[in-house]
Amino acid sequence: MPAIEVDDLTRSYGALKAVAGISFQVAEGEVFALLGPNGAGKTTTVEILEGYRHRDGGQVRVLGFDPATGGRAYRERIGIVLQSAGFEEAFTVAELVRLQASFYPRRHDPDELVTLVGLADKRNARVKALSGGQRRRLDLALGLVGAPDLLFLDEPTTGFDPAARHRAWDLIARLRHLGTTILLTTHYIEEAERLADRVAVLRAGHLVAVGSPQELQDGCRLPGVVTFRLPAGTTGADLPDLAGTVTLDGGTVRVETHTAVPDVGRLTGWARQRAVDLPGLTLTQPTLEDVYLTLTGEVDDVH
Ligand SMILES: Nc1ncnc2c1ncn2[C@@H]1O[C@H](COP(=O)(O)OP(=O)(O)OP(=O)(O)O)[C@@H](O)[C@H]1O
Repeated sequence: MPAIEVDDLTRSYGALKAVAGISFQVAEGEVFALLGPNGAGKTTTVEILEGYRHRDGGQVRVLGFDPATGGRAYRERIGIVLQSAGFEEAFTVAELVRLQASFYPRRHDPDELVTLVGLADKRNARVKALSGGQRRRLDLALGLVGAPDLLFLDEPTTGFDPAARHRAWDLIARLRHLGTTILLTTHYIEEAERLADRVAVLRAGHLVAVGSPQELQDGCRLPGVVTFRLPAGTTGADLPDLAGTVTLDGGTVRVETHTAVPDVGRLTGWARQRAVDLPGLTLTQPTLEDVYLTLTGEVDDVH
């Protein structure tokens, strides 16, 4: 049974179709990232799955429950890490995690969890004295303390410094190895690329792509880009015929091509024949970020 099954989900606010009929499944143990620009419908979708927002239409099953009616039995099985949980500022870190643990029949050891998220030295600090990044780590501990089968992670590393972000990524990777299913929303494409087995891209309430990061990159129709400097003693007119589009900027040649390997082969063959080098030769394939920006219509041409 998939951990999450969404079939033709819709939700409107007045005339605005915030979620316009989306379908996807998340397997047990999978890390699934929901990406999309501001206002694409991510929060609406996630809150419907969490049971905090009603839907207008479609079927939703999460861990076998309908989140709209699953009640406490459902909530005990999920963990939620919000962007800014409004928790009690006067508690210490350890007190708050222990308090949260007391709401769950199954739980991780609160003290171990505080250490796991890297807050051991802040165990006895009051929540109000934490930095933004430390608060986010506390949010993560609070989301995990009920030993959830499914964890909702909403922008888990927003506001983290680079080292803290890498620690959080390691932690999320460890949770994945322990078999926790994770639904992640993020604005960091690199985060999705590193952590997610599959990525879904939402645009104006529609799913425009679902697949592994590699599948999305392979399936995109964006060109690769070959660049090098013109070898001494040659001009653009000397270059061999290529399938890609060639532009010259000063002495730098740029080839946008959907058939990078044959074009690079022709270029290196040509250079060998003339006994010249292709200085600074690079081949850049579209990144997941390029694919994302194209899918969401945020750029016309990313190269
Ligand atoms: N309670 C609400 N009432 C009216 N409109 C809403 C409400 N909540 C969301 N919307 C609208 O629905 C659309 C989707 O919003 P949603 O919060 O789901 O997007 P999002 O993808 O999570 O965006 P962000 O990345 O900015 O968090 C937006 O146009 C938003 O303005």
